[in-house]
Amino acid sequence: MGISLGPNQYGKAEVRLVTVRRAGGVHHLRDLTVSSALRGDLSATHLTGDNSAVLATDTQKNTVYAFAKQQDVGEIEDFALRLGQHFVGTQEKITGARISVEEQEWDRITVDGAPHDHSFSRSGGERRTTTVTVYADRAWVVSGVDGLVVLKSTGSEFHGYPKDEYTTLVETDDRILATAVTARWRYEGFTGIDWAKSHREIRRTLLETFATKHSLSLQQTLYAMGEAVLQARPEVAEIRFSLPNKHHFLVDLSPFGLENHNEVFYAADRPYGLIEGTVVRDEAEEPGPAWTDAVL
Ligand SMILES: O=c1[nH]c(=O)c2[nH]c(=O)[nH]c2[nH]1
Repeated sequence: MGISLGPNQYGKAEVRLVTVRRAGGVHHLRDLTVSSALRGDLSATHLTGDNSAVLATDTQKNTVYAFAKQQDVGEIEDFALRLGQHFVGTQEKITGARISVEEQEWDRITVDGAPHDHSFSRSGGERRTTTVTVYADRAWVVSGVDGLVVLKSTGSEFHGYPKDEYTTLVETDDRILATAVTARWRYEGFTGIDWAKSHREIRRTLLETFATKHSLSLQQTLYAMGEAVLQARPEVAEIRFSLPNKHHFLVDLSPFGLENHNEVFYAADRPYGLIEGTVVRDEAEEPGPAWTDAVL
């Protein structure tokens, strides 16, 4: 029976990086979580413990901090590209790198109606994300949002589904629709893209479509959001969603002799429906290792 080493990668996960840039007395804060994963011929360390090709994960972490000092972090996509190209370009045995960056925003605190110079409050749970995969002189960029929580209190129906002996769900032509959007979009190419503008416009498109599309299912809303992004943003080849259906159930007030006209809901946190899907441009380039190549 033969046994051999399969796909593998290694790196430092979730390096917490906060930077403060001072512009006069006004401070600018960035809050990132950076993960690196390096690939290459790493059979020696796995088979014999020979670490001569293993750039320590501690060094990878230090590189993140040193790069943040040496050059303004800038857009997370550019920061990830610089890191990935550095690891692949400087380590002979490392042929690929995957760098993931998550950004948490902080809002300036308002004091007496004016934004404070150096005090912030954390804004919601939403994060901007990117994963950059570098091989030699090529790169693939997949960016996204996590935890973009949205709710509409009407403009959503759900009916026409199969009824079997286990069905209890009541059809509705007016319900709350709520979800926390996790979206990942794959860019065509990695040069000449205005990452900040693209992120801002995609986020706006997602929100506007969620708000305005009359929904017959969360699945239909998912597709509409993806289609709108691909129509508006030529730099995007494909977009994936993971949408938890944050159910809001009407509370039965009849025991109290009260009618509930879509006013009082129980917001359940689990279980939740989980609606996932991809919307893709027909003529899109092959994704390369942007989606694939995961070890686990
Ligand atoms: O938008 C929905 N999609 C479903 O697949 C589903 N299933 C369910 O119970 N409620 C809903 N809502």
